[in-house]
Amino acid sequence: MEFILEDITEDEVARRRGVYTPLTDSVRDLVDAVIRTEVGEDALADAQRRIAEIVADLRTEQMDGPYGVRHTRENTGMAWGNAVIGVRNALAPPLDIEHVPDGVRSEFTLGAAYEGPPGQVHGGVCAMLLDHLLGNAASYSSPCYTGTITVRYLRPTPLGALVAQAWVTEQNGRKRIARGTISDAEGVTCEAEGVFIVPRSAVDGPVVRWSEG
Ligand SMILES: CC(C)(COP(=O)(O)OP(=O)(O)OC[C@H]1O[C@@H](n2cnc3c(N)ncnc32)[C@H](O)[C@@H]1OP(=O)(O)O)[C@@H](O)C(=O)NCCC(=O)NCCSC(=O)Cc1ccccc1
Repeated sequence: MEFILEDITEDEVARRRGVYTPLTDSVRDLVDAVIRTEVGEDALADAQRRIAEIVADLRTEQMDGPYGVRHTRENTGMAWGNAVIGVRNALAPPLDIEHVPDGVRSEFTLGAAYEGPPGQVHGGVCAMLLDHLLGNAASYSSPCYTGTITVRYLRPTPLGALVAQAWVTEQNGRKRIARGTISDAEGVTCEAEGVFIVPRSAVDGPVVRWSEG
């Protein structure tokens, strides 16, 4: 697990977050608009041309690989490419994760981009979000990897407003057991249990606040 130290102040983190968040939000909005648009083919071709121009502009200066997992000297996490919480990742819902007394919790909304069965959340998306939440709960003192996760789908998860929570039930050396749920207004739709392991290489890793992406 290689974390990158981004040697910047907390004010600079906030400033960059303020710059990237609206851009990512617009791209996320674009994804939803493309799924749901009913404009004519000429308008679609024109939109494609304009989007390709924007992509070409952004590609004029790119980092070599992925964003990586960065942190500041104050141990603020900057997992900004992360698939679940990434500030710069329009594929991320994104989840804003709150630390609560017994674990972590997040309220979020999933729209058309996360559909599997009609009007319902894709099962793999539920598994991904639970994996992240459980992993976040388990990484309270050192960063963990998922070893094994089991998801039980109790009933379909509707697209829309949802809440997820996760907590640790056991700890033994480098191994933690975490559980969690996703719920809609009617109650729990799916639940997960996983084994999370602090890899030997990360035992001395940074204790970072990753919740804000
Ligand atoms: C690190 C590890 C999982 C384990 O390696 P090592 O450290 O060498 O393990 P070692 O052999 O020393 O055993 C120690 C103890 O652990 C047990 N145990 C071992 N393996 C498993 C198992 N699979 N399942 C269950 N248990 C297992 C083993 O029996 C032993 O138990 P014992 O002490 O006898 O009771 C390695 O296989 C790996 O890198 N896998 C890929 C992980 C990966 O890519 N995950 C996805 C990315 S993370 C993500 O996306 C989510 C996220 C988001 C946010 C935050 C956090 C997470």
